[in-house]
Amino acid sequence: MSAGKKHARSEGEEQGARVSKKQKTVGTADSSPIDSDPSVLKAEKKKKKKEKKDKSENKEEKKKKEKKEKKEKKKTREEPEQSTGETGNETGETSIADGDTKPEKSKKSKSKSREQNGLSNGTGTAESTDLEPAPAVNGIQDAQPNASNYSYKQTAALDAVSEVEIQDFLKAKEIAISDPSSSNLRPVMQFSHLPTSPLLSKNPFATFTEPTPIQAASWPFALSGRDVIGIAETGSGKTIAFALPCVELLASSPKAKHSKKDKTAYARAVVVSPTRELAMQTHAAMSSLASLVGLSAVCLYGGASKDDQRTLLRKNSGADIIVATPGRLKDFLSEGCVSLSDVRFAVLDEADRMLDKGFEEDIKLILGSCPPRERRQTLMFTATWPTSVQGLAEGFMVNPVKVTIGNRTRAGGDGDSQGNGTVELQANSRIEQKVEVVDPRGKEQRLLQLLREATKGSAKNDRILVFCLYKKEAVRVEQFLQRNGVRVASIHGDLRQDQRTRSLEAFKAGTTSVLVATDVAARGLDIPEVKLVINVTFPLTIEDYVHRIGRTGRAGKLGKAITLFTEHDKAHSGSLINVLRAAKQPVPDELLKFGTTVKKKGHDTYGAFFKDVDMSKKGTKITFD
Ligand SMILES: Nc1ncnc2c1ncn2[C@@H]1O[C@H](COP(=O)(O)OP(=O)(O)OP(=O)(O)O)[C@@H](O)[C@H]1O
Repeated sequence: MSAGKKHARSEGEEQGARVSKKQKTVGTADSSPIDSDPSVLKAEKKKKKKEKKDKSENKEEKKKKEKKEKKEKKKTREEPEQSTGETGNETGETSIADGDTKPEKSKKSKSKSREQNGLSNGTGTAESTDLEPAPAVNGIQDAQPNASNYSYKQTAALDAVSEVEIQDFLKAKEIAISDPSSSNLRPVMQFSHLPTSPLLSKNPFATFTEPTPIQAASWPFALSGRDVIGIAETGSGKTIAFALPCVELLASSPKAKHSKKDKTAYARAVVVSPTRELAMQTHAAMSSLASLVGLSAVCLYGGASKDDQRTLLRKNSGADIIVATPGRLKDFLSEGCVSLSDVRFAVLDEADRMLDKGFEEDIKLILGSCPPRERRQTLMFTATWPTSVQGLAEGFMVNPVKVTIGNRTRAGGDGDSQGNGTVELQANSRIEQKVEVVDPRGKEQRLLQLLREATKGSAKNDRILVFCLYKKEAVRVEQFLQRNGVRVASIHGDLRQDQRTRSLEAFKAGTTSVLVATDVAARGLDIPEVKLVINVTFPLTIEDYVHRIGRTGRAGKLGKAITLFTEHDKAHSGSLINVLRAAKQPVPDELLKFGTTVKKKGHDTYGAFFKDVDMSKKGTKITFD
């Protein structure tokens, strides 16, 4: 949708208000000549009295309704626990839908004023989070003054594929596409199905045989300028899924002109990552693609010299692409060293993490510093998509296409298991998952035993990732392993960035085959040949569990994960059982004893019964005989 359209809609609403005011005035003016006739006057008085009565009755009714809704909302919030797989109730949905509209008004007007003022100043205005009507397929291209020359056109090779083959492919790869614009773009099953371009003429995917399902299904939409939410298992190539459309778009659109005296770095694409290491990794992937067409990418992350990063920004006269962690990016924005006012393409990698409480405000500030969502393309990718962040996500996007890979309708963490497609939690099915219920005091000895068993014979140098929950715990476990003769490195927040980088490099290079980590290493890291993940302490959320174990079994390979589960973790037993069952993994009886109840994750605003409501679905008509 174009910015113009949005304005038209807002103006329409304002106009509506003005019209009713006008009608009131006209009514009074019309009545003056009639006033002189007493019978008419009497009738008029009676009418007015009736109107007054109706009005007060309406008011009363409205009050009653509001009271009832408040009561229902309260009721739903007071019930945080649900047994495994239970769905939210209708009351929950209604109260959420109503609640959704309320805080939006002020946000919407903020967003509007940002548009009217041109681009935001980077002071972090939150974006409007309302849903809007569908834009044209190439929505962003319509709205941009410096439109991209790239336009996605389905190739003849893809046209030639029969519809049956397409449907078989979608089914076999478990691809589900939810597109509010019903544009029916076919998946690009082969790299040769992609339209030719200067970038593709460089053959950047020569080492791969075919696109992964998330790439195949999301590329046509992302290349068409659509906002995309991509949900696919860990290690399934999501980085390239957003990197290719980003580079294609920038390579074919002109840079905006700025004064030579202006030393600000104007990025044209921004990718936000939750951890420094992931930002560096994503930067490397994007950079190698971008450099093929003469584009530059800079990585901004905390714990490293700001001056060096500033120099890099200046050297590249604006860096076409910035890959960053939120904190450092915010710093540069507030200094005025970086501007996102030219951004055409914004990506939230590990999107659910970026939208959860810890990062929500940063993301509002960062996306609020970009052009409004109608004038940029916004993509969100992740392996886990809890309902609690879905509403917020869509508020940053325009009519997003949701591409989901995997059969996610069976069971999960905070979704339901009614087969209605709303469950978004799925572990990589090529990972063998084992859960051992142990005495908390015996965890370290058991870890040592497991490591010895896993590194026998030819597996001597196999890479093993050991996850702890706390930084101090990671230090303790590392020292314990060292004392017992294990070559080990560690990565956690109490280490300096250069130590973190050194540990990761040593692990990647194979100089140390065991890496003890906290959840800073849980998401996104693509370390080749991690054979085993051991969870010494269960993470804070079931999503983190899925990401942690996802460090193995990447890019089609097999992997193994062993989790030491204790009574202290019993709050997670239900959601863990669901994840195990969904991936057809054994559920030990000792784990079942902790119960199958899944504690629903509450939404900050809507409480525990928050539920994603599919706005495109028609309501069920109930008839009474
Ligand atoms: N089409 C492809 N064929 C084979 N391998 C691929 C393909 N695309 C990407 N890969 C490789 O797959 C690996 C995993 O990719 P990537 O890191 O993007 O996964 P991801 O889905 O982002 O994982 P996570 O959810 O853990 O962040 C990388 O080594 C990448 O080079």
